This record gives sequence, structure tokens and C-alpha cells, in this order.
Amino acid sequence: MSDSKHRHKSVLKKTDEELLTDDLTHQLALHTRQGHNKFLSESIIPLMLCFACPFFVRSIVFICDHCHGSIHEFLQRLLFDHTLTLKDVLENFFFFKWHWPSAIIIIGFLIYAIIMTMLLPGDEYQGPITDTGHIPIYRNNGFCYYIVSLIIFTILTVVLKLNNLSPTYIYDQWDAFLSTVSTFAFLLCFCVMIKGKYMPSTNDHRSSSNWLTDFYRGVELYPRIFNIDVKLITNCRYGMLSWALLSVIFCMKTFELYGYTDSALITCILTLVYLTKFFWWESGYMKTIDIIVDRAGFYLCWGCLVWVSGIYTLPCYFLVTHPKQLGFQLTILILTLGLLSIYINYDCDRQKIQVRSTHGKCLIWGKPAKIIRAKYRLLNGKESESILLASGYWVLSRHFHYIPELALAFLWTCPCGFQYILPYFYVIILFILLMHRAHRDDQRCRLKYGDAWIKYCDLTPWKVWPKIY
Ligand SMILES: NC(=O)C1=CN([C@@H]2O[C@H](COP(=O)(O)OP(=O)(O)OC[C@H]3O[C@@H](n4cnc5c(N)ncnc54)[C@H](OP(=O)(O)O)[C@@H]3O)[C@@H](O)[C@H]2O)C=CC1
Ligand SMILES: CC(C)CCC[C@@H](C)[C@H]1CC[C@H]2C3=CC=C4C[C@@H](O)CC[C@]4(C)[C@H]3CC[C@]12C
Repeated sequence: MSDSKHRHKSVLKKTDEELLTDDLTHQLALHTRQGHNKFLSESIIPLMLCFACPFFVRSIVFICDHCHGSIHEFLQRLLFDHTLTLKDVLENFFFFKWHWPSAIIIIGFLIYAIIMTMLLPGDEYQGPITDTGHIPIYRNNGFCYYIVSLIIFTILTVVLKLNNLSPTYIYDQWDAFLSTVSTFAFLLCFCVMIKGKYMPSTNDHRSSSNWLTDFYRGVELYPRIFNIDVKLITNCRYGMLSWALLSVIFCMKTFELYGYTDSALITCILTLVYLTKFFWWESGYMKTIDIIVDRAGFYLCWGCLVWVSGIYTLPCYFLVTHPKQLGFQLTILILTLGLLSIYINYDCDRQKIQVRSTHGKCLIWGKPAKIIRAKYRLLNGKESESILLASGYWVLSRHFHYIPELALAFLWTCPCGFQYILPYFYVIILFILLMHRAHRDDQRCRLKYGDAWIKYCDLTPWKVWPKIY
């Protein structure tokens, strides 16, 4: 009797998966598998990504520069002609490199970003309250920072021209520049990890005994160094601004080499408009998954410093070696569709922010907003409430805004033509990233809001693509 009672008690404690395998051998196998899975996800995958990502970014540059943008030619040289040996690959792609002129530009740019972020005026605003009850405070000067930086860049370009210099120097040294920024970003991520482990800025930090996981995923949610928000600087003030400036620099290089080229111009214009929108809405970005869920580690910080510079600028970079003239009609068509995509993406984000800031008392597409009040519990036990919008774009699918985001990425890449797959890497990676993100966000919200989220899912059954996914 007591045995059956004990057995009953242990059954109650088990997870669903354990209940299915209620036999000792299966349990043992399950534990080993869980151990292996944990080892894989917490050590092997982070280690592989920390090696593979820099390799990937630099090999793309190599393919553009030395293999005419053709992956086929790259593989041919590596595997069959042997004009490229494994030693070259390791030397060229893997190792950390430090190029002093690039390092001076990168560190100078970072110092500039920090000083301007501190000096430029802007109202204070609050980020969402964290599970531990912390409310991050920022200054709303992102848009001002962006405009001032573009003006300073224009003045600098003119001054450099007078001295027979040009910012396109960065294009000429692109490989050295990227490897230096990658080395620098690794060092920065390491310092941020150590700081998080031993001197966390807030209680929102999670440290484990596995340094690889901590390095890859990060330790702190809101690290600050001398009251400077690390994620604001790496993601927005360095990452997004460098994306804008690099796009302009690559477009300038195309013009320097071939004169006016409409393909380079529209790719650059669409990128700039998109990033203008980003900075206009920066305070909204500070409430998204990257900021409220992802901690400051390799994924986010190295990603924003290097991945964005190397992969997100790829269409503009590719066009320098593969320029095209599209003609007036095609140019106007791509520009119009691109601007429309930016507008729809912005409008989706705006609807969500508006409904929350007006506590649900606003019109969405001319009708009173349909909302679900979703309660959730903070880690400190207190109850809080959020509003879920269930009308407008947010009833079409739960991440409808990812569709115009992908459409735009395709539109600013298609001026590269359809002969090569390489410039489409950004679109492909973005597709994978966004589908994974939609899935991850869904799981997070289900856990956070429970029944309220299920009610929302009943009203809006599609994750991203209405009637498909
Ligand atoms: N180019 C790129 O690489 C990428 C661009 N983006 C862009 O960044 C922007 C932000 O996207 P992303 O960070 O994915 O975050 P989302 O804008 O999708 O925000 C997700 C969060 O919004 C809240 N939320 C979810 N559903 C609702 C609803 N129905 N009503 C109100 N709030 C809701 C939840 O947070 P809460 O806890 O507050 O309830 C959820 O975690 C988009 O424009 C996207 O296209 C995104 C990823 C990559
Ligand atoms: C494997 C890793 C190295 C991948 C790194 C991924 C990150 C660099 C990117 C993950 C999410 C991305 C972004 C999210 C939302 C954005 C809003 C948009 O308006 C502008 C772009 C961005 C900030 C974008 C930037 C890159 C990521 C942080």
C-alpha cells in the first residue's frame, strides 16, 4: 500500500515525457539523452557558432572578392583545382587579425557613439519592467543621433575629399576591417561576460558554470558600464549606424568605379529609409525580444557589431563588383514596393505600441481596438497586466510584420540580379531567423500569459503567414 502510495507520488512529480517511459532502463536512457542534449545545446552548438560565424562572414567576403561572387567557383578552387588549400582557408578565414588603421576607426566610432549618446538631448523613457521588477531607463535621442551622425559623415567626406582621401578606404580594406571588428567584438563580449559574472548591474543576470553558454548567450540582460547601456550602444548606436554608413560607403565605391548606377542607389536608399525608420522607432525597439529577452553575449553583441556589418550590408557590397543598370521603370517599381513594405512593417509596430500606450483606447483601422487583457506574474510574485492587440495586422497573424520585413529584404537584394545566390544570403538567413523567432516568441508568450495567449491564438491561429504557417 505504502509502496503504491510512494509510486503514485513519484508519478505525480514526473513530466509528460517521463510518464511515457515509466521503466528504469528507459528512464536511464532518457537521462543520458537529456545529458547529451544539454551538452550539445550548451557547449557544442555555442562553440561551433562562435567559430562558424566569423568563418562564414569572412568567407562570404572572400567569395565576393576572389571568386567573382560564385560559391561554385569557391568550392571548385577548394576541392578540385586546389588553388585554395585548407591552410589558406584556415589562415584567411579562421584566425583573429588586428589591422591598426581599422582598429582606430572602430574604437573611434565606438567612443563617438558613447559620447553622443550621453550628450545629445532627449526625454527619458522607461523600458518594460523585468521579472525581477527592474525598470530600465533610456534617453530618447536615437533619431537625433542618427541625423547628426549622417551630417557629420557628409562633412567628413567633403573634408577627406579635399585631402584626396575617401571613406571608401573601408571598402578597400574590408577584409582586414571585418576581421579586426570581429576580434574586437570577441574581446568585448568576453569583458561583458566577466562583468556580468562578478559585477552585474541589475538582478537580471543568469550565470552558469559553463563559460561557453555564458559567453554565447550572455549573462546580463541590462549591462551598464559607467551607466552606459551596452546593448543600446552595440545594437543601435554602433550596429545600426554602421549598417547605414557602410551602405552609403559601398554605394559611393560603386559610383567611384562605374559612375551613376541605379541598382546601387536604390539598394542604398531603401536601406537608409529602413534605418531612418529604425531610429525613429528606437524606443520601440528597446521593448522587443532582443532587449527584453536576449542577454548581452556573443549572439547579440558580436552579431550587431560584425554580423550586421558583414551580412546585412551584403547586397550593397556585392553590387560594387556586380553593378547593374535597371532602367527607370524597374527602379521606380522596386522603390515603390520597398517603401510600401517599410511603411507596413512600421505600421504593424506602431499599432502594437499605440494600443499599449493608450491602454487599449484607440482606433485600429477605423474601429475600436479589440484587446485581450493578459495577466502574468513577475518573479517577485507580484501580478502585472499587458494588453494583447487582436485586431488590425495583429489578427491577420501573430507576427504579420515579418512578411513586409522579408519582402523588403528581397526587394533591396533583387537589384543584384538572379545570377548569383550569394547576395540573397541576407534574405535566406533573415527568413530562418524570423521563423525561429516567431516560434521562440510564441513559446515565451504562452508561458508568460497562459490562457490569455491561448485565447489570442484562437482568434489569430497563424504564426506568420496567414493560412500557411
Ligand atoms: N532585420 C532583422 O534582422 C530583424 C528585424 N526585426 C524587426 O524588428 C521589429 C520587432 O520585432 P520583434 O523583436 O520580433 O518583436 P515583436 O514586435 O514581434 O514583439 C514581440 C513581443 O510583442 C508582444 N506581443 C506579441 N503579440 C502581441 C499582440 N498581439 N499585441 C501586443 N503585444 C504583443 C510580446 O511581448 P510582451 O512580453 O511585451 O507581451 C512579444 O514577445 C519588427 O519590425 C521586425 O520586423 C525583427 C527581427 C530581425
Ligand atoms: C548567429 C548570430 C551571430 C546571429 C546574430 C543575430 C543578430 C545580429 C540579429 C538578431 C535579431 C536582429 C535584429 C532584430 C530586430 C531589428 C529591428 C530592425 O528594425 C532593424 C534590425 C534589427 C535591430 C536586427 C539587427 C540584427 C539582430 C540583432
